[in-house]
Parts: sequence; C-alpha cells; structure tokens
Amino acid sequence: MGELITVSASKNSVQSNVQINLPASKSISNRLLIMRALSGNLIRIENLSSADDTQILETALGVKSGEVNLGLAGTALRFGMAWAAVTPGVRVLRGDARLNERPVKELANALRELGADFKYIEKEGFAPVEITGKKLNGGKLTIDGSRSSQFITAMMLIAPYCEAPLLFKIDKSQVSMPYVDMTVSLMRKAGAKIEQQESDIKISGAYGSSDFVVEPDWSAASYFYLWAMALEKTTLSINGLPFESVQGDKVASDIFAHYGIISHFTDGNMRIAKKLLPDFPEEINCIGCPDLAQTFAIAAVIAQKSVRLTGLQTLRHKETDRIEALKNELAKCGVFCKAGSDFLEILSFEKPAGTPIIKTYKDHRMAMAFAPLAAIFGEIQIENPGVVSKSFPGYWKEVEKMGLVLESD
Ligand SMILES: O=C(O)C1=C[C@@H](OP(=O)(O)O)[C@@H](O)[C@H](O)C1
Ligand SMILES: C=C(OP(=O)(O)O)C(=O)O
Repeated sequence: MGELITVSASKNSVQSNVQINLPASKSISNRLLIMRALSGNLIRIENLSSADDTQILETALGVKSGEVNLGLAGTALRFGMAWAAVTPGVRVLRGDARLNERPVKELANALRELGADFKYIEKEGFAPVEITGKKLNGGKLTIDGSRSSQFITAMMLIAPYCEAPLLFKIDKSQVSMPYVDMTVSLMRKAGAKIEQQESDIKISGAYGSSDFVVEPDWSAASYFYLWAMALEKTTLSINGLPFESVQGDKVASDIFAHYGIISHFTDGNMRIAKKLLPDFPEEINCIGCPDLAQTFAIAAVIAQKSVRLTGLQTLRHKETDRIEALKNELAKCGVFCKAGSDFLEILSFEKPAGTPIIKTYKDHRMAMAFAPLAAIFGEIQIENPGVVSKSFPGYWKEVEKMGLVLESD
C-alpha cells in the first residue's frame, strides 16, 4: 500500500445490497489469547482476528525469555505485562515510539502490590519494562482505572492464577466500562468464578476447557454506518454480526438510528439502511465507547449537524491524541470545532476548498472514519492508508466493494 490513497465516489458508486466482511473483534481475540496461554491451551479459539494487534500479541505469547516488541498495540502491552508477571521467564516488553508514551503506571503499581518482579527500563510509568514471571499473591486490590480500563482487564485476566482469590474495587471514575464487562463475560464462559456486587469484583477458579468463536468487530462495523449515511440509497449487509454481543461498541446501532440509519438483525447477520426521519443528537457521551468518537465526529459532518462529543478524556492517550487529530483534520474539511480536555464540539460546516488530504497520525481509526467523506465531497485523500491493518487489514477491499474508486500512490 502506498503513501497516499485517493478515494473517489463516481456516479456509479451506488451499489445496492453489498455484503461486507468485518474482521473478528481484536478486543475479544486479545483477551482469549491471554486466557488460552494461561490455561495451558485448554481454550480453543475460532475466527481469531487477523489484525496486527492480535498477530503481535500471539507472537509475543510465544516468547519464553528476552525482548518482546508489541508494536503499537495498547491491549497487547497492558495484557502482556500482566501475563509476563505470572509466567516463568525474564522478558523486556517494549513498543514502537508511541506505545512507549502510553501510560502503564497504574497497572505496574497493581502488579507490584501483588508482589510482581517488575522494573522500568527507561522512564517511570512507561514501557519498556522488565518483568520476571512468578506466582503472585491474591487479596484486595484497588486499581485506578480513570485513564484506561485495560489496566483492570489485565489484572482480571490473570486473577485466576494468583495464590488466593483477587478482590477488586473499581472506583467511580472508571472509564470504558463496557470493556470490563466484556472481560467478565468471556472469563465466566471459560470457567472462572466471578462474583460482582456494584463496584466490587471477586475472582477465583481457573480457566477450563472451552470453545470460542470470535464475533465480528463492532468498532469496525461503525465505519459502514458512515458509508450508509454518505452514499445514496445504499443497503449494506454486514456478515455475521449478531444482535447479542459482548462488545460495548454495539451501541453504534442505537446512535446511528438517530442519524437515520436503521439496523435489522436476521439470521445472525445485520443489514443497515436509511430511514426517513432522523432525530439528530445534540450530545453523545463516549465514555463507554471511546473507539467510536471519530466515527461520531464524521457522522455529524455527513449530517451537517452540530454535536457535542463528551467523555473523551481517554482519547489523548490513544494511538495519537485523537482530540487534536480530529480538530486538525476536520478543519481541512471545512469543519470548525472547539476542543477541551474531554470534549469536542463540532460547530459549523463550510465547503472545503479542494480535496482534503487527511493525515492519519499512525491511527487506523483516522483513516477508516474520514474515508466516507469521499461520498459527500466527491473525493478525499488519506495519508498512509496502510495504518488500517492495526485492527482491519481488509478495510479498503470492503470499501471498493461499495463501488468507490481507490487510487494508490
Ligand atoms: O480492553 C480493550 O480491548 C480496549 C479498551 C479501550 O481502551 P481504554 O480502556 O484505554 O479506553 C479501547 O479504547 C481499546 O481499543 C480496546
Ligand atoms: C485504542 C485502541 O487500541 P489499543 O489501546 O489496544 O492500542 C483502538 O483500537 O482504537
């Protein structure tokens, strides 16, 4: 894939009943990989994600000792740290430059509280870290989950392998809570015993023999709601996406109903199509679905309706500072925004002068969310389109199926 892709919507772009294939959920895949490794391969996984972040974690879990590079994968680093703390071997976990800037301190503190053999190699609070695997204590643990739920998931995943049951207290400022619910649900299905009472969680037991088929990725599905909004008269069938899902990002189907796109679930698949009467939201709180923030920003642009996106405090710690990235790139599309530490207000719209050239900041979601604007501007250019492989290697192939013309430099 080249440095720049030009996405054009020709008059023939309108296709009806296109069948879209999504990648498997990387969040589910990465949890199951850790659980399988800890269980001694008792867990069988079908339809593992082909995303870079999953491939990277799978490779990392095969490293017995020495250097492990987790690329740009946040979950692989955080879950991998917890796995390394309870698995024999001395490992150094590091990432590419941006991953080494993303926080791990709260997780490191929790691991140390249980007796982990852990040290920072360069900078306190960040990878690279050196971890020597050993048996960890159980007992009471309070984790600060106000910057990432991944710290809590990481500790929960290893809880069944601690000396004694782990008792978690999750405080009220917890972000991205649906991801913790996903962890609970998968762990229970694998045989772990989890008792949950409000903010207290007690985990014991172990993973037993179990079979999983990974669901398609709901965050990836969200981009096709944008395409359905932006392309005229398009009906998309999203293969294998069920109504019942452990992924919090299924909330996309409710939010997009307000933007005039309805979702029909039949025979384990989903079909999305336009309905006539949208009732546009004034505010969308993304605290439980941070990975959808870029999608919702673009939905507002396609609808040409102002919106206030709130609950964005974790966005500054992701693949890039997503609030800043959105503000910069929306400006190129003629969109004026006001940004704060945890919100983005999309305020007004003008026709862009010429074809916008969108920077992606090594962030897959910038590329996937901005591309559908091609259908309303006629053309858009996306830099480093290969970034999509972090979660959705086949994205551009699916875009072509809808009749869009792609040209790579
Ligand atoms: O647990 C997970 O699989 C994830 C949790 C979220 O991170 P935060 O909890 O850091 O918001 C989300 O943004 C990320 O893409 C995947
Ligand atoms: C934030 C993301 O992933 P991670 O934190 O796993 O790098 C994402 O996929 O949007």
